[in-house]
Amino acid sequence: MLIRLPDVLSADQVRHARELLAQGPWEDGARTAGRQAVQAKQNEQLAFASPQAQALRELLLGALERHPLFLSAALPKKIVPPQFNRYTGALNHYGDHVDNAIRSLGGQRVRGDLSCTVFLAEPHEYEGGELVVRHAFGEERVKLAAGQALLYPASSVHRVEPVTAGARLAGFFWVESLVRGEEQRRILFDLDMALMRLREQHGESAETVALMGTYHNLLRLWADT
Ligand SMILES: O=C(O)CCC(=O)C(=O)O
Ligand SMILES: [Fe+2]
Repeated sequence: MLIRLPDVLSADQVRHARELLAQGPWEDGARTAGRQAVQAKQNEQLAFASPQAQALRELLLGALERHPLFLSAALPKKIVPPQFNRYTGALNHYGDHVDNAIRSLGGQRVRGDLSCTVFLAEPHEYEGGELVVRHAFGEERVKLAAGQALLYPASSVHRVEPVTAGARLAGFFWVESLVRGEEQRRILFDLDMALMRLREQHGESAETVALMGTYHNLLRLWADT
């Protein structure tokens, strides 16, 4: 399931993020790639320990915690600290790869169930740079407005097309979900969205309460806390 998340960051937050990104410091993204991905990865990343990256992480994590669609779709248990990348000049693409299944987070292991890219440059600022995600029915080519994000299964083969002019800036991170299985997550997400619309249209009723109970019972059945 590929989900577009609108309004992850406001226009003001994007402006602030861009100021931080303009300061750098940038380093070769290949430094943090796995064995297969290193051959495909041709981009730059903001130095992980820099104050700029730390401020950006706080900004993004704070926004995600308050984003109902993200919470409903990802059901996050752990979030790998977001990183920030840039594609421009000679380091301008990331070929087909899959993300690592397991990452380390302060001595703990995090299973990557979902991958997320938060676009931080406007589409008109660069040529190319589509995030292309393969799924059962083909490929999805995605280029979103600054402040919007794409959430997709970490198991999918994906790539970033060459940026032939301008610079593409993004934040990216992985999520370990409370619900490991993609099918179960999908059922919960669909139920949650349908319930929300029912409530908007008809208000609360005995039926919406009962369905909410079913939602929580399924979550109880499938969540791994
Ligand atoms: O830049 C992106 O949108 C995705 C980056 C990516 O796939 C990765 O770092 O594994
Ligand atoms: Fe990736």
